[in-house]
Amino acid sequence: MTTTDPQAGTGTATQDARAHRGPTAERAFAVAQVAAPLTTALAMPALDPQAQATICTFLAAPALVAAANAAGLLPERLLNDVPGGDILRAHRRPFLASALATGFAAAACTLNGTAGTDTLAAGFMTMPSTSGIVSIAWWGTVAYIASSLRRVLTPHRPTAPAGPTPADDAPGPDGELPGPVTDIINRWHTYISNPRGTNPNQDLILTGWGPDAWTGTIRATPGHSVTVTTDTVSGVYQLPHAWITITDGPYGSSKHITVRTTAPTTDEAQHTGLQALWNRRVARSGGCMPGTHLEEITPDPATGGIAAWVVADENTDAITVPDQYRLAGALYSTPLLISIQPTQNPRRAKLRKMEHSPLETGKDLTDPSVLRANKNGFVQIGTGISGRPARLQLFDPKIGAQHILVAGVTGSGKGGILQIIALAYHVNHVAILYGDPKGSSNPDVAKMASYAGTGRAGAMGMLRLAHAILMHRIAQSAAEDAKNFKATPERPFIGVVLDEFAQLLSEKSPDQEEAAPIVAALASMGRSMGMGLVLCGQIMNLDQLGSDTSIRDNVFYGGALVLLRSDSDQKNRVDLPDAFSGIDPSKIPAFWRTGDESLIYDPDVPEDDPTRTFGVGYTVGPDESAEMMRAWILESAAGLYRSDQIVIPADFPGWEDRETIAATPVNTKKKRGSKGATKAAGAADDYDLDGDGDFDDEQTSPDDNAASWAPAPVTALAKEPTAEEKILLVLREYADPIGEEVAYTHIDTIIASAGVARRTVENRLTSLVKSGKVIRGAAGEYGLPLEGYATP
Ligand SMILES: Nc1ncnc2c1ncn2[C@@H]1O[C@H](COP(=O)(O)OP(=O)(O)OP(=O)(O)O)[C@@H](O)[C@H]1O
Repeated sequence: MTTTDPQAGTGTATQDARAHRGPTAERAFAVAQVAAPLTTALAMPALDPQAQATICTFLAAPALVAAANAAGLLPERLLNDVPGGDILRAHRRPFLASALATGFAAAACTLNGTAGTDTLAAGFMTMPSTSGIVSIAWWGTVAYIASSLRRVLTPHRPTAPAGPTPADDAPGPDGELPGPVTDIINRWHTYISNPRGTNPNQDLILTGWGPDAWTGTIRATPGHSVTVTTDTVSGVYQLPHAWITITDGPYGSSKHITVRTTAPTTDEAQHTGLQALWNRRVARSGGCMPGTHLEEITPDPATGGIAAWVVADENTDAITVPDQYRLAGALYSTPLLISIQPTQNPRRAKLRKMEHSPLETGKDLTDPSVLRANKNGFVQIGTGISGRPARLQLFDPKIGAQHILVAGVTGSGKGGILQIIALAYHVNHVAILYGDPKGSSNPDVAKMASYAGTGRAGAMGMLRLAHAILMHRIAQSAAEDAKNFKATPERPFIGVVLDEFAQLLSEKSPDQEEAAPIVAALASMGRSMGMGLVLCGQIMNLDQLGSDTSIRDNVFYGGALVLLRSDSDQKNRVDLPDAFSGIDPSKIPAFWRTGDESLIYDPDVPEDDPTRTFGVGYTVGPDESAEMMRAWILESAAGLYRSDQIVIPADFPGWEDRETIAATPVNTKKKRGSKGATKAAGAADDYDLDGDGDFDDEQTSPDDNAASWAPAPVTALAKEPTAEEKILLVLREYADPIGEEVAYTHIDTIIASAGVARRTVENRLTSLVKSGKVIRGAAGEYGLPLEGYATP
């Protein structure tokens, strides 16, 4: 069946007489509509009364259907589903007219016999007369039916091949189909859907037609799949392959088709080319993203290429992001020029097919103020492919410092990222503690740090100092009953930056026993104490991370991950958010090489020296989506930081003794029977980290921690005294120094000395007198009771 769909039509065809079921069936129906009134008028008088009554009864059914159809009472769904429903829809008016004329003939001839036939057939000759008017009306109706259906009744003449649609082919006011539409429909039927066509019974419902394109729905018989291919359509309509797009339809046995009939502009050619390539190579079953299609294909100024939404088809639940390498191959591109980025919406992902990657040259960091954090502690460490800032959160005003894990193979640019993070700390007045077991990897970071320990021993010393500060802050916050960490100039956020963490944390490191519990404590408790941990290393393997899942999980889940070029297993080592799916950091090549390599080596062609991809990777915070980015290009931070503005953690009373603290090992003896490596969170509890020799639930010998640094007893920071405390202070000031008699002070003096509002002083004095802490003297005078004085 081939038809136009009046509901969905976007073209210019009108509604009537537009159905083009297989021409034979429709023509037969049209002939029946014209013939029915004539045959009834001729045949009825010859029948006996019983036969006439039977025929009249049978005629009631089509009459009812015709009336309901003309009144629009038949549901669209029914018309879509019943065989010939599309013909009924298109023949609404002629079918009703035919039913009326037939019914009238049946009634006239049944009642009047041959006279009735004569009246209808020849009554117009007796004009002027009633029978003449009746006859003219009846013949007029028959003529209207024939005229409405004349296009269906006249045999089809082949039309010119499909091509650009001339403007004067728009449908006529009587609903006639324009030539190209008829041609589309007839060709489909002749070569594709008819029983001897390429795809029998796979009918076309034309939903839109215009001068440049037509659209439709291909419907197979229920339960069967549509198998019409773009190749078939291209051959039948003699149009280039790339102009035809077939995508999944609203249900199993249907597909959408869009066919361009004129050559696309260069941009459009690129877009339709991508669309066609997508459908042919990527969305096909067995392709790397089956059950998807592209929407909103648009030029992408940042890359000179195209961006589009990848959208899941009706029958696809969610988009599964494929291996970028495979996708690049399917789209005849290279991995560096293809980007696919999942979004929070499981049915949509962003696709970029680039002409050039904006990451290839990167962006220079010349002004350190771009690293200033926004009010939520986010800083831009580079730029994504789309031009979007690649961001990291250094600290959160509500929940404290944020941890960061930087992972990548050697030369991937970890050191560069670390330098940018350190500069961001500096710009945002965060104190830096820097440990570099390799020694002098990043001289500028060492210079920005308030404390830098290089070499393995130096880095270990930095961790001990960080641990001491952490312990102090924990004790301080307990004494102050503080809930959230609030940074102040005296008590700043601290960034604890440890490069090449495996040197201290791997199972093979002689320092692991001491370093791992410290890092675990910083990972689990540092956030709320304003201490962010930045760990930088080559792989996120557990054995490289202190064999303690709490380090990896707290650092990653409590903050963010910067994943640079790495081995492909990196992404499996931590449970990355869905936004990260499909990303394979091992597919970031070491060099930019986007052109084709030559098969035969030509010594005369100078080597095209590749440039490195350092700093290219993904930043993923817990709720950000992973877009390929490149860190700022910053070979050296020299000149961008101020040596006179290095922030130190001034709240730490042991700062002057930092070298001694750094040289004093921390007692990290494990709990007896503890299996630190298997504890997922709060692993610091497994160690005697506060150095008091107490494992919370176990008593150990005080000798165990003889050499450890332990926080000094903490006094709460001075707080503004309350009104009551101020009043008592004043009274104490005026009290008898030898305490022999009660010294009374007038309320005016108390108010002036305490600096508290009169009303508050009066209220507080009343309650102080009630509680016996103050005694009332003569009018308006108050004093402190003598020691041993008992209030009533
Ligand atoms: N953001 C950057 N801007 C400019 N140059 C960079 C940047 N990142 C890295 N580089 C260059 O790439 C080189 C290698 O980078 P880097 O030392 O940071 O790699 P790495 O991953 O730390 O390697 P390794 O693990 O061996 O220390 C650097 O010496 C520097 O020249």
